[in-house]
Amino acid sequence: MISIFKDNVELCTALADLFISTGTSAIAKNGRFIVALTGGSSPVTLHKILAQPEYQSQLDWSKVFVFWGDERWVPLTDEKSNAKMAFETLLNHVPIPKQNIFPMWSDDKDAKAYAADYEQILRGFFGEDEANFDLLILGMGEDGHTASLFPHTEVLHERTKWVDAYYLEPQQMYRITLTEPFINKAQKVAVLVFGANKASALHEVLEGERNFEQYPSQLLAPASGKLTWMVDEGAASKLTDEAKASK
Ligand SMILES: O=C1O[C@H](COP(=O)(O)O)[C@@H](O)[C@H](O)[C@H]1O
Repeated sequence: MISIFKDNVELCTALADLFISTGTSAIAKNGRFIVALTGGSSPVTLHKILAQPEYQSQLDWSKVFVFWGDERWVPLTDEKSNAKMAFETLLNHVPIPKQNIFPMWSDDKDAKAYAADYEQILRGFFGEDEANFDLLILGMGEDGHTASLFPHTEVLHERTKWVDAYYLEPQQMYRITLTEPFINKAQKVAVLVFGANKASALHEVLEGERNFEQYPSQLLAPASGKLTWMVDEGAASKLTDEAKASK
């Protein structure tokens, strides 16, 4: 399903509403809301909306558990850290217990070793064959990557691990990421895409020929969950009317 919004604020307001409604239902049903955040610059507005008193007061944050879809392997104090951004824009402003937050970072392990640890943490939360996150928020880069599933990387073919880490040569850094099989077990996946700079990639991902090596976001296809592309008019500008109408 594709939902198109006038601009980033309208889009992030709708996603904040989805966050609150999904969280409220999950807490009523299971006693907890398990969510994965995305990184990059796209979620900043979403986080700031959720941190506003009228939004944050709608959720029992003691029952919210926060994970990430991916991370740049840098300390939590580094400006490039997805978790640092989330703490500064959201998590430091809401009454969530620190033990409910699971950044993808360890001060004393390397990325590969911590990927295995992170997978064990997730296995503690989710049964082997059951659906996972109540809500998994993802972004998409201009090159069509999502999470840290970058074009032409080995991790695109990972079938067994839930979490993996690898050295991303062009960025000269390790990346840690949820893998495609695990991502596609989420109950709800919302992909947040805004800006005309992403219009070509979005068109290729949604309407181009199948080529996930080039456009890894084509791998997004939850087995039984719901996938919603939440995009602004700029990002949607190269989509056909048919694609725009897809529900
Ligand atoms: O490096 C990353 O980039 C993507 C897209 O980021 P954006 O700045 O274009 O929003 C993001 O989804 C991912 O989490 C992040 O690690």
